Amino acid sequence: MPRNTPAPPSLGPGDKIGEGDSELVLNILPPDLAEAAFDNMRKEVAWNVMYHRGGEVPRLVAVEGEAAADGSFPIYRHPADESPPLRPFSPTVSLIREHVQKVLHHPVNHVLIQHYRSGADYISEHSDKTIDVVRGSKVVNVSLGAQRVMTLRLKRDGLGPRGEGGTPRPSQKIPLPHNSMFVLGLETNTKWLHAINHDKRPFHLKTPEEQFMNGERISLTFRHIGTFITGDELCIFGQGAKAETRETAQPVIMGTDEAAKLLEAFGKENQQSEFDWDAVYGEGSDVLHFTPRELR
Ligand SMILES: O=C(O)CCC(=O)C(=O)O
Ligand SMILES: [Fe+2]
Repeated sequence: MPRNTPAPPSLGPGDKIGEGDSELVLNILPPDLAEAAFDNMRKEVAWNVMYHRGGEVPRLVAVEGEAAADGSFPIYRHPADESPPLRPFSPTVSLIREHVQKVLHHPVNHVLIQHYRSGADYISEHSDKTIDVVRGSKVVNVSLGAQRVMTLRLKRDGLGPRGEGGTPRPSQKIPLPHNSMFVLGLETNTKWLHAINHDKRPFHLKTPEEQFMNGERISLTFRHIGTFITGDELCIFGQGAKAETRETAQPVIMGTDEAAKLLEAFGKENQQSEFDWDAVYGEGSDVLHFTPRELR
């Protein structure tokens, strides 16, 4: 970075974040729930390691969601070799979900839960993949435990031709305190990348908020998902699939050219600030798993 690049602003509640459709909400949970949630979730949630490009992602993950009466369940597709199995909402996560829905004014039926075990755990810069996210809804990240920083950075092509010449891209830092909820609007997701960078500072140099819970953080990324898999996991339907309804659901596809096509679409969503959802995702995809073979 050139020496005269100003430090990115640190933003919080009431500030214009990203495209202005994003915000930070403090004290999302009542104090008793916020107090107990971290330890309860450590016990109640079925934590997994997840693999991406053959390596472990640097955090523990779990996926929970709401199954319909007929057994079908929401599916959130993103590039990973294999996602953990979806389980029903565990007790504490259910309670958190209720509070989130009250503030958001729309339902959320799916959550990716992540445990950042220390400052060394992180999530690299990305845009959320929205083929399965109900259009016009918001994605939220509830934070529990140690405070970490959400970094937003404008996509490279967002500056136009100026962006090519090494002009620093606008970036914003949003510290995410315990018991806060970061609301990511889909406009912001289209134009900006977001990350939780690792924090390699020695523990004793961190603030009390950053040292909270021994530096461990749990985040819950709730989404309103519009794509579903049938209970037998054989067929797929809904917003991001080729078939719209349960009755017309089509068999899921594993691997093949279709998988390569969806991965290419995900790449575009990471890169293009004028990402055209209808053109890229409009016809739907029935791909379920990406195997390591396809990713290499
Ligand atoms: O841990 C967080 O708050 C961010 C997680 C995230 O960006 C994601 O799961 O897509
Ligand atoms: Fe994300």
